[in-house]
Amino acid sequence: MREEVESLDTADVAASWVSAEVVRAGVQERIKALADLSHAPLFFGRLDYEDALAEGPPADGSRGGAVRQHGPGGEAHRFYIGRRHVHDREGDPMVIDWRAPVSQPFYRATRRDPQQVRLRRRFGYTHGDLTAYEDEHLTDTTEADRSSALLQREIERPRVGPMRDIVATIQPEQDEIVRAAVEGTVCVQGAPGTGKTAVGLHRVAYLLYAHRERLARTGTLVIGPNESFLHYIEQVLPALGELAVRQTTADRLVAHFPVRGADDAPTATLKGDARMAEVLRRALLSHVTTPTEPCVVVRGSRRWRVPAYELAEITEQLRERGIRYGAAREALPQRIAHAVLIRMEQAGEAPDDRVQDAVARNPAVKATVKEVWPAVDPARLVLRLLSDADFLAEQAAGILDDQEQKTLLWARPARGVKSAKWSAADLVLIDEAMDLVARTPSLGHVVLDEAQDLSPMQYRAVGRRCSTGSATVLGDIAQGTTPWATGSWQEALRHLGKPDAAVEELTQGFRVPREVIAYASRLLPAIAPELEEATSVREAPGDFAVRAVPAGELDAAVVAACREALGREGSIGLIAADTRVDRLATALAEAGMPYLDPGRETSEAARLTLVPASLAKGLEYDHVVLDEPAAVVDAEPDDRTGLRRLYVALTRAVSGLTVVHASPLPEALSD
Ligand SMILES: Nc1ncnc2c1ncn2[C@@H]1O[C@H](COP(=O)(O)OP(=O)(O)OP(=O)(O)O)[C@@H](O)[C@H]1O
Repeated sequence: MREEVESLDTADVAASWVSAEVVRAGVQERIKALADLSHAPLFFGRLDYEDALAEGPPADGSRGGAVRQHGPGGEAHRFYIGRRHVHDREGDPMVIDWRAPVSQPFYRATRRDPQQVRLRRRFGYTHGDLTAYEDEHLTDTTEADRSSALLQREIERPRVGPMRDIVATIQPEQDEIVRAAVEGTVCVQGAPGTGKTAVGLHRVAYLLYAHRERLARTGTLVIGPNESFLHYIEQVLPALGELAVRQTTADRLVAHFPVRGADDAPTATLKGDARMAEVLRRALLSHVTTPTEPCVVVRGSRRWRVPAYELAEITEQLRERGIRYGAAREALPQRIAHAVLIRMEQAGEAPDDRVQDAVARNPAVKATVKEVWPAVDPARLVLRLLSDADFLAEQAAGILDDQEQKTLLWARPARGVKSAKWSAADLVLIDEAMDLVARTPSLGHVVLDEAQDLSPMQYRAVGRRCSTGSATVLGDIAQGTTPWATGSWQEALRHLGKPDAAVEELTQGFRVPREVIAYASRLLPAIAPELEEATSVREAPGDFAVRAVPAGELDAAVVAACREALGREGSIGLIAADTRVDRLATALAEAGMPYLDPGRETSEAARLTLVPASLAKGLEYDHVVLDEPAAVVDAEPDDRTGLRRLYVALTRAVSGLTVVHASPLPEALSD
């Protein structure tokens, strides 16, 4: 198919140079999307529908339908399922895209509800060669249910390199989220390793397939916790043929200025509080004044006077309409001009639209607008709130108490927006102020991963980027490691502007071995008492060891544990408190053990990554060596956050975990 696209002659298809370029760019994109994936086989499944299906499976109105009449080998009811749609030279489909409606039963059909599927076949590959298959005769009542050995093999395989797609083994409860309707926002709570990230990425791929035109116009975005994480997941969507999905972090989303300052936890928490939105709104509207002077427009020999009371009425109407500050500011001169035009008509003139535009641009009208509804720079507004105690007191009265106002004020007021030492939380405030002035354009769909860590103001920032679209919100309350981490999804969704979103839960763990998840879950009563322990679908027991060593021997013991782990297959993550990373880096270097930073891709040749605990979220390694849990806990501003950070670190392991400690373990983990 790629060759077919490559051979397309685009020379004469377009009328103009511009449209020819557009067609050419489209063809290039398609060639890239069809690029061969050395490790990804063309198909991974087959469905044989019951004969009755010659009439076609349930009406779906999309591409799946065409295939039924022209199946390979002339069989109308057999479908091979793969990552891409593939057709033969005659244009007859050979492999159906996993996202087509006709592929859905591959993921959802059961013996109880076979969905007209007679046979489901899964194919297994080893290094690209077809080496196994597995059949389920869904309508055969005598056949016993068996768990899939191929699924098991996929889950248990050693991990190296970036995250991979899971199209061949998406589970029914995951598939329901992946294929949920585009109009609705879905929120997924799930314990570590339940596939939230995987589901979110496959959902965008699905939505792009099902609503390609709409989403190509409006755009899609994936938001992750940090750059290492984005690097880890960046190949999943291209592998599924989707190249146009932008990926970013919540911080980068609002990076209107460089971050050069930092807030302590209470200040950042307060700046992230949703009440700040009201303070900002008030502060902005405080610039609107009630006119006291008339507006006098001179045109030729005539003077037209709009009295102050009428200007006040116009201003009040605009205020009440609740439109953006900037939009109202643009509407005001037209409204004043309209008032002038009415007077002209009353005087027997017949002004047209051009006259209204000219009046709106009249210096007297401009001067009135400047006075009554002045232009406001959003960053300057935030700067003033954080620097000017009187202004803040006025705008925050009844919203923030005196102590909170003191917390917000900079010790040393900044001189200008360029030189100000903006913190990450300040930029979110600026983003809010920008939206109050001019509406932020909405995308079609946003996937927000590790959402539990966002502040209410950050949820608002994400929410305005999907205000007319929808979102997939993924997270785990137990992994919230910011002091402002959300306590409830309902609350988070309210701040996001999607209060009616459904909250789904994923409970089957695909990553962490049973013994390790049980150990980590001992922290749950302290960090998220309302959550249940996750299950593990991994059958392999995993290696798990906790080693206590004398203080002077900690570094050496950690290095030894890494060396041991390197004796096995797969990637190794040495996770340590950020404060311990430099020391361990030196110890590894002295031991002659090369290591990578998180975000750099592991490979067979470089399998060890030294991971600061603050960057471990969302990542996974075959074997994790966890250095000094007490230091991980102590690095955080409070105990709960510390224990949550530890929970994240403990749950990165796919097949083995070695905890090495010299200081006592947190109570819940000591026997
Ligand atoms: N249906 C599946 N089949 C095979 N592997 C799966 C499936 N679902 C998830 N996985 C694998 O399980 C691992 C964990 O998935 P993922 O990172 O999406 O979980 P998560 O819930 O986002 O975890 P965390 O909360 O720790 O970030 C990944 O390696 C993923 O590929």
